[in-house]
Amino acid sequence: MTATATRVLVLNSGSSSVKYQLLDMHLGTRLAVGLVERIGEESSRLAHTPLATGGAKRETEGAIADHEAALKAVAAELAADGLGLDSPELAAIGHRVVHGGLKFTEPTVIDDAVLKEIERLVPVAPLHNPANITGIRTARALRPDLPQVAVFDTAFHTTMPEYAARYAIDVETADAHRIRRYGFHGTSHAYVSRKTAALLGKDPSEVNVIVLHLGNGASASAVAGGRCVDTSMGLTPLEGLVMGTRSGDIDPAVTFHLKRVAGMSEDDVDVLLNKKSGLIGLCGDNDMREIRRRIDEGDERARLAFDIYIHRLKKYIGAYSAVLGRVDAVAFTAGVGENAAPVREAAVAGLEEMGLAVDASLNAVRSDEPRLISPEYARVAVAVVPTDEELEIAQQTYALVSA
Ligand SMILES: Nc1ncnc2c1ncn2[C@@H]1O[C@H](COP(=O)(O)OP(=O)(O)O)[C@@H](O)[C@H]1O
Ligand SMILES: CC(=O)OP(=O)(O)O
Ligand SMILES: [Mg+2]
Repeated sequence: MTATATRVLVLNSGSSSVKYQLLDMHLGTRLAVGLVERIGEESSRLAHTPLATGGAKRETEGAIADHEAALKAVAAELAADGLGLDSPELAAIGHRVVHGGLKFTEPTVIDDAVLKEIERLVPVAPLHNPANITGIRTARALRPDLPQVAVFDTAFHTTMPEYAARYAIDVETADAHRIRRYGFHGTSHAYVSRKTAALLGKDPSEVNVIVLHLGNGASASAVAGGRCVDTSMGLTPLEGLVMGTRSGDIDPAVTFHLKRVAGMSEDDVDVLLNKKSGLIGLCGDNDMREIRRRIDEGDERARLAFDIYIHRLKKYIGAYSAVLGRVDAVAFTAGVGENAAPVREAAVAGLEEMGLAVDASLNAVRSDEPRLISPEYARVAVAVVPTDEELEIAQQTYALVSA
């Protein structure tokens, strides 16, 4: 790394999308941000905003076949603004990696051995690790000389006590196959719990926070004094809350039943629970905006899907209140949590006895800033705290390579 290399490119590769940001860590500014959506479909879309030049957002539509093609398109967009990957100012590329197993508890410079371990974990993050791996390989091919850093979704959850991380199954079997609860979205849970403490004017060590990360994937976490003590996702990102396309918690016997009685294969069940369940399985839509629109038109299936989503969310708020004993704040984040006021209102409705309430006019405010939405009198703060996984990844990446 040269002394002038102060920029970090962050790639957050999801199953069908890539979010990215180019940041200058010395100046503390974002130079470019963007998103590639619907990778693998005819209607892929790339939206790129070159903040450094003050240029307008550029949108390109048209098929982008896979993550490799997506990253090459991103590199071309950056190059068009003189921010290409060949820049000597680039210090590192930071990658979100979803599953790090037990081995990776810290941001890690990626070498062949690290990449191999991330590949070994594909079966326990089948929607995510393959996309992360393609992102790493493509970025490496474009800039083989640059440090590539992995920041793991699982890292923040490694502080969970053994009684929260273990499933109540035979210990030898569990240990032989490394079956335990790992938890995901950790970068977001860490960032949001810290920001929530700051919003309350407290140090993270002083507060207990329930973080509700509600995106397409969704998870809850209980954070006590800055450390994660429980989270809703488990061995894989399938456990826990109702998600866009994933079932969340389910009786595991449903899977045997589907195989024995419904004649489904292992892969059929996998696809059913990961891609055809959750909101999309319940009502045919996984976008909360569309679901709310349908509810407003009196659509019963959309209503039921919403109610199931909220019921599960409430159960986790209750469970984590019990786990924490004292709750200082409940923080909503990610696409749904930051934008869907009806979800926030419904999740907290009826929990006044637990000190939880939402002020309707505060809840209706739209803003990119962290904010409280609970009334003055409420014992527990309810907050909307926009997540920024990319910023957190950039900071961790830069800290590692500039150390
Ligand atoms: N204005 C909005 N109102 C309600 N829901 C929204 C809004 N904007 C985005 N969402 C929800 O956020 C989801 C995407 O969240 P995001 O955190 O970006 O997910 P991911 O990182 O898993 O792709 C969308 O599927 C949609 O349900
Ligand atoms: C782990 C996970 O579910 O991630 P995402 O929400 O990006 O799908
Ligand atoms: Mg996400």
